[in-house]
Amino acid sequence: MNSFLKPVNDFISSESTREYAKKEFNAILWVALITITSVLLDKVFKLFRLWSKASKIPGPPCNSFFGHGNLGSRENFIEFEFEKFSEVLLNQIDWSLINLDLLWESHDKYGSVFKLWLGPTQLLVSIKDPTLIKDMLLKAGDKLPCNGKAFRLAFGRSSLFFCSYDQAQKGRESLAMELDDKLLGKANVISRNVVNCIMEGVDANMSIGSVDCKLISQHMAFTILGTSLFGDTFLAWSKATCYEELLMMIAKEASFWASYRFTPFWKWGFWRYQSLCTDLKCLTLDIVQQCGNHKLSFHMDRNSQIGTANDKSFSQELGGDINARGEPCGNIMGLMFHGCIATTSLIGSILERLVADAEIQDKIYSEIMKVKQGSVREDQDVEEMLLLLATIYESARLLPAGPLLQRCSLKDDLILKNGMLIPAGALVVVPAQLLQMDGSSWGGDASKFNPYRFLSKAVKGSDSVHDTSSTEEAADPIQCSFVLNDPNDNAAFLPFGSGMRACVGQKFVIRGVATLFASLLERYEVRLHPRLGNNSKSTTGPDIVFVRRSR
Ligand code: HEM
Repeated sequence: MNSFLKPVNDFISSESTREYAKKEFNAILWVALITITSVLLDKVFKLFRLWSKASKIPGPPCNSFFGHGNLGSRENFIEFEFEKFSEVLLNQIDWSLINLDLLWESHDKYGSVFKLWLGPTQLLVSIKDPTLIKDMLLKAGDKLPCNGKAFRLAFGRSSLFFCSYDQAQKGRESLAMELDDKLLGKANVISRNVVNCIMEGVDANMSIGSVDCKLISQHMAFTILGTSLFGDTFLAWSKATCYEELLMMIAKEASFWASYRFTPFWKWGFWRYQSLCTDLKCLTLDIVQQCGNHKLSFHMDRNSQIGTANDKSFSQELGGDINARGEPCGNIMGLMFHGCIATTSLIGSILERLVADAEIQDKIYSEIMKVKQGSVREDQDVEEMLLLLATIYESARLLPAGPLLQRCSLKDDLILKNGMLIPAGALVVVPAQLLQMDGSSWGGDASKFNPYRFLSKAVKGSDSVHDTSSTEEAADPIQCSFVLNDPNDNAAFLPFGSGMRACVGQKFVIRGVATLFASLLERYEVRLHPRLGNNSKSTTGPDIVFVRRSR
């Protein structure tokens, strides 16, 4: 054995072998050193490029290496959308508006585009000019994934909302196709069954007395969304109430847990929150399976190969194939969350404005009755209810949800219409909420509720159409008929975003909510609870009553 190992030992201990090993080791060290140096140089080069490109954008001078801490932390800015959506339910102190105001004030000082350094490598660019905003939203298709921490913690990875355009494209197209089918297929995007189910809920609530505006809006939104994604199976699903409660509990806590810089694994509360999220996932899988089986039994033969993508239940498709990279059902939970919270907010906003403006409510009722008279169908012909649609647009314009739109171009620099260059990777934000109340885009009554701003008057016997933003002028419906303006014609109308990542649900939600309100107002008058009057200081929105109309 020893005689066999001897030549090997001699070889290892020989001078030339040691020399060779030393050289090899040195070579490896050199390669490592060169690689690290080139990576570092590349980073430094990119940093200088970012600094030099950003230097042409106006903005406050940055004295600190860590950026403009005094104008709000990075988290404050990037969690806006989520924070604000949750706030709508929580009704917390509106601290984010303080930052928004600062942002707005900075625009007054530095012009329609200005920059802020959130850190040495993190650049924020804010745009206020509506034309430049439209242009930017058409060109910048990405969203920074790091901004969706709250979404990710709650629902896992998803290929919608906080990701690059390439990742979101397939999911967006599939969702848009499905919603377009619903829009084209029927006069009403939400079925009679859904409306009846919601009305039964309202009836049941009225037998108790007044209802909380936020709670009733939430339930309406949840039912519309659930039935749109899972079909009418959702109405018979025994766990629907539990699902709604879980979703809202998660909405309340999500931004809190996401606000930790390091995920707080050491906190018991975090694990309790995670178990809520797991329960939500299990319930989502349950309803996806139920609606899948339902669809399969009615529309396709489970054993046949014919039923491919087109025949698949929409929720199965979104939750499964498209989301193969992510968490099962991540997209569906994200959609339920976003859709429910935003739609709750819109419905709540419409209800609050209707109780505050009895005259508009009466006019909408007359309009509904006028349209109904000529129609033998049980469905609501909402396309003809122009004042109702204008009221929805106007409520969306004044909606406090989603005050900040955010975009990014991850690969290429953005060149705006005015020639200004925004470097790739910069977080571009639009203070949409303030823009929607800005007098220069909406006139002197920008902060007031005036649905007529979305209607033009077509004078009988002539082809001319003219603006009716003055309520008094518009109050005479006998002399003229109205034409509904496309709200997106005004570049400052951004409740659903715009451009490459605009809300996929916009048309659907407007038609759905219009159908719901047409049925609701046909049967009920919505009033503020008499005991509370106009001085209601309820923390969850005013208490309202639905008073049945006598026919
Ligand atoms: C009143 C209700 C709603 C409001 C106010 C609203 C608003 C928004 C906003 C502001 C955005 C970001 C747009 C942008 O960055 O340009 C968005 C994105 C989105 N919305 Fe909505 N939304 C509503 C309801 C819905 C509904 C009902 C659905 C679907 C059923 C939906 C699906 C989506 C999707 C999929 C995205 C993200 C698209 C992407 O990541 O590319 N939304 N929504």
